[in-house]
Amino acid sequence: MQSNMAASQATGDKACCHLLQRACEHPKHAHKHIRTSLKTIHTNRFYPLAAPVHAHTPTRMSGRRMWSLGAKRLSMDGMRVRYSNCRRTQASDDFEDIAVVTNADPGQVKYGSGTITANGPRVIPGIIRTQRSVSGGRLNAGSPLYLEKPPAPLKGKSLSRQSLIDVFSSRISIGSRKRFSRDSFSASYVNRTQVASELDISRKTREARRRKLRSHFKLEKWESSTSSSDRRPGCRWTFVFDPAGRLCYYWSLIVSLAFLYNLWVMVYRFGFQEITWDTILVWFALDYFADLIYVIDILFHFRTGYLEDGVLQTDFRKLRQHYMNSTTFYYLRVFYWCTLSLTTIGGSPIHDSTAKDARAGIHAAATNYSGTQDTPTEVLNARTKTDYLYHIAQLMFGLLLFATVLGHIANIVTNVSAARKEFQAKLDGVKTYMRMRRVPAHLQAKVIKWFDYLWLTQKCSDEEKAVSCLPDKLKAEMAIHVHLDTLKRVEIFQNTEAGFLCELVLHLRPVLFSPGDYICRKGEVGKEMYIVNRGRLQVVADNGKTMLATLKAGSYFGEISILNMGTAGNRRTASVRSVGYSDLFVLSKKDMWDVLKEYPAARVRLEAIAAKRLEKYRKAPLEKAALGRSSSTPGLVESSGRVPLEEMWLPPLRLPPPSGAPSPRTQAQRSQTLESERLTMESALSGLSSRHSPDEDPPAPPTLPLHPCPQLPHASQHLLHLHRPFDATPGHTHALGTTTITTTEEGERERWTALSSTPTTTTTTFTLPVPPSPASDQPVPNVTRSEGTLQASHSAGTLPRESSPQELLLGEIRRLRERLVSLEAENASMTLRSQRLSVPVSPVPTCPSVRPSVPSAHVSPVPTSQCPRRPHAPQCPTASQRPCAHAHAPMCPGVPVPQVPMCAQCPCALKCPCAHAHALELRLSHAKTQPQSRLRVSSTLWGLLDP
Ligand SMILES: Nc1ncnc2c1ncn2[C@@H]1O[C@@H]2COP(=O)(O)O[C@H]2[C@H]1O
Repeated sequence: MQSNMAASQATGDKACCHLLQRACEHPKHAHKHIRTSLKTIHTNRFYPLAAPVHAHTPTRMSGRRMWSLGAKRLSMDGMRVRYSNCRRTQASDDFEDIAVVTNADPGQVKYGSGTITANGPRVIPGIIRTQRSVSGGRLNAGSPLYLEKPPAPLKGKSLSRQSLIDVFSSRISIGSRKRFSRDSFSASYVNRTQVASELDISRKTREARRRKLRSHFKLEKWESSTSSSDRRPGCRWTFVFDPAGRLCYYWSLIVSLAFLYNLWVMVYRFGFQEITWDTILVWFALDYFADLIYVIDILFHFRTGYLEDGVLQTDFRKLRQHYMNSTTFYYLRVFYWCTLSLTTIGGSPIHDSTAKDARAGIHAAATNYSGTQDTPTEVLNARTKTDYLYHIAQLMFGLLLFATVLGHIANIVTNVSAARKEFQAKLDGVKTYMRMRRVPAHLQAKVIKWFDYLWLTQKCSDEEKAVSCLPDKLKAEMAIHVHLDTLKRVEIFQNTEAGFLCELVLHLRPVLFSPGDYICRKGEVGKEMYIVNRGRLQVVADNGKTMLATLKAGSYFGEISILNMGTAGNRRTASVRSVGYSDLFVLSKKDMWDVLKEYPAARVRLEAIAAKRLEKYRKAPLEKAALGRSSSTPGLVESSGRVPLEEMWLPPLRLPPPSGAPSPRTQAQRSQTLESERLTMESALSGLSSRHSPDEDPPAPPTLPLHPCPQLPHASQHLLHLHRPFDATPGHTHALGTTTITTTEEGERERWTALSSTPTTTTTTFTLPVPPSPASDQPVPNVTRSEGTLQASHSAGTLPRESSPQELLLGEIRRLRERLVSLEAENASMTLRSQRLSVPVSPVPTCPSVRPSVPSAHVSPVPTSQCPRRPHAPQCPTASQRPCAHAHAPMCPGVPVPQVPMCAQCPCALKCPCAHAHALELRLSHAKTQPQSRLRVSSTLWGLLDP
C-alpha cells in the first residue's frame, strides 16, 4: 500500500495517493476508498492489476460485477483485470495486495523489492507491488501475479485418494498457473503500448533474461517454484502413487481378480475345451483384458512410491530402479524368459500328447473333486497283491505327507493371522476411541498410517511384551543380536565394554515417529536420549525452518540435556523433527545414569564426546535465563535457575607482564600445582553444585557447600574461582618436565596448550576468552594474585566491554572441563610413574576430618581387603565406602598441609601435598595390581567433583 502511494506520488497523482492513504487509515471503509481510488486510478490511466476481494462482499463497479471469488480475469471497460483472492483474516487485514499498473516512465517509478523466481523478476517494470499483512510476512512465495493459496486439503476425501489428487491438482495448477500468468501479463498491459513493450515478453526472452540474471547473480541453480520436470515443455503434470493409498488398494483388488481369473478359469477352460469353443470371443476378450491389467500393473509399479528411510520416495529414477530390483520384477523376468524359451526353442509350449494327458488329468481331477468318481482305481492299475499293498502304502504316505504339510501351512497362516488379529484388534480399539472422542480426521488418518507402517516394518505392535517373559541375560543377548548393527554404528558405543553394551541394550525401547513429528523441542527438559535405528531426522533451529543437521541411522541425539552438558543444563539445545517415519531407540535419563554409574569409564567417554559435539554445534546464544548448576555433571549449569548468571560472572583476568624466561620448577612443585589446581576446580565446581540426583526434574535449589579445604580459603557461595597455577606469561613456554604449558596472547584470546610428553597422554588445547584490559600494566580490580594461583573473585559491576559474562562463564566451564580431561591424562602418566615408584606407604591411623562433599554414589566402594597397602582406617566415618581415599588420614584435605611431610615413607608425599593426590597415587598403584580398579580411579576423579 505504501509503495502504491509512493508510486502515486511519483506519478503526481495526489488524489489517488490520498484515497489510498485513507483506505490505510480506515480499513473498515477500505472498500469505499479503494473503489474511489480505483476509479481515480482508472481516470488517470492507472489500471488495477490486483485488488482485494472478500468472498462475502461482492462489489460492483461501473454496473458490472467487479469482484468475486477466486483468481479470475474480469473485464473492465474492455480490459482484463486480474486480482487475487485475499481472505479476511482480521479486521485490520483488509488489503493484502494491491498492484497498480502505471503508464509513468519506469525509470521514475520506485519499484518494490522481491526475490527472483523462475518466472523472472518478481517486480515487473511498470508495476508497483505492495503487500501488507498484519503479520508483516510475505503473503505468497511466487510471482506477484500468482496469488493462489496452496490447495487446501480436500474435506471428506480419504487421505490416500487425496494424496494422488493433490499431486494431480498441484501439477495441473502449475500448468494453469502458467496460463494465468500469461493471461495476467496480457491483462496488465493491454492497451498500454509502453508498458506492453516491457511486459510482452516471449518465452525466449524470458529464458534469455533468466540466463542473464543467473549469470549476473552467479546462481548455480535457478530458484524455482516449479520443479525441473515442470519446466520441460510438454510435460506439465505427473504423478506418483502412494503405496498406502486407497488407489493402490483398489488397484491391487483389480489385479487380484485378473490373477484369479487366470488361475482358475484358464485352467478349467484348458481342461474343458468344449466351453471355450462355444464362447470363444468372450474368452478372448477376457484373456486380453487380464493381460492388459498385468501390463498396466507393471507401469503402475513404475510410478508407485516407496518408503526410503521412512520417507516416501517420489524420484522417478529411483522408483524405476527400486521396482526393477524388486523380487516381483525378478519373477516377472523369469516368467518372461521361460515363456519366451518355451515358445521359441521348444516350438510349442506344451506337446500335444502332454497337453492331452494334462487335459485328461485336469478333467479327472475336476470330476473327482466334484464327487462324480469315487476312487481313482484305473490310476492304480494293480494286478498282484504286492502291487495293491505297495499302492496302498504309497497312497497312505502321500496322504500323510500332504496332511502334515497342509497342517503346517495352516498353522503358519493361523499364527500370522493371530498376530494380525491382535494387531487389528488394537487398531480397531484406537479407531473406536478416536471416533468416540471426535478426533480430527487428519489425526485419525495419521494414526492409521502409523499403524500401517508399524505393521509393515515390525509386524508386531509391542516388541517388548513379546520378549518380556525371557530372563534378562537371554533378553540382552537377543537384543544385542537384533540391535547390534545399529549400536555398532553409534559412536559412543564403539570400543566400549561388552558389559556396558549389554546393560544398555536392555534399557533400549523402540519407538516409531510419524513424518513431521517433533521428537524434542528446544528448551524442553531432556528426559531421554535417542538412537536412530531407521529413518531421517532434522535438527532444526528455533524457527523450525533452519536446518542445523540431518540425522540418519546410527546417529544419536538428546544426550546433551540428559548429561546436563548444554548451556541451558538439562534443557534441549535444539528441536529434532522426523522427516519421514523414524524408528528410534529411546534411552531414558534414569536408565542411562544407572548404567553409567556402574561404568564410569563409559561416562567419561560419553561426556567427552558430548563436550566435543557440543563444542561443534554450539552457536546459539546462551539463554538469558538464570542458570543453576548441573545436578550431576561437574562444571555444568542448568536452567532451573537458582544462581543468577551475573553472579557467576568472571571478571577479566589481567595477564602479568612478561618477566623473562620462567624458572624451571621441580617435579614436586609441578605436582603440587597440578593437584592444587584440581582441588581448586573441584571446589569451584562443587561450589555451584546442587544436591539432587540426575533424574530430578526440575532440580532442587542448589546448596552451595563450603569445604574446609585449607587450600581454598576463598571458595565461597556464588563465587567461581579461576585458578591459574602457572606464571601465565603471554608468549612464554614453561618447560615443566613432562608437561609443557604455553601461554600466548592473541588479542582477546589466550590459548593454553598442554602437551604431555608421555606417550599415553593426550594433547589438549584450552581456550579462555580474556577481555582486553585497558592498560596492560594496571591491576584489574577484584583479581588477586597469590603464589602460583590467580583467583578472580566475583564482581558484578565490571562487565567486560566486548565479551559477555555468559561467554566468559562458558569459556571458564569449558576450560575447567578440559582441564579435567588433562588431569585424566596426567593421571595416566602418573600411573606409569607409580609403576616405577611402588614403595609401600606407612599407614596413618586417623582421619580427623572427612570432606563432606565427597560423593559416595559415584564411587564404587573398594573392599578394604583389596587394598594391598593399607588396611581400613576404622576412625574414618565414610571409610567403609572409600577406604582407599580416606585411609591415609593426613592426606585428607581437612588436615593441614604441614602434616603431609609426616608421610615420610611415602615417596609421593613431596609431590602430593594433599590427600587426593596421594590417595590417587595409592589407588593407581592399586590399579596396577587390580586392573578392574583402573576404572574406579577414573571414576574417583569424576566422583570427587561430583556431589
Ligand atoms: N547442530 C547440531 N547438530 C547435530 N545435532 C545437534 C545439533 N544441535 C543439537 N543437536 C542434538 O539435538 C539434541 C537436542 O536435545 P539435546 O540438547 O539433549 O541434545 C541435542 C543434540 O544431541
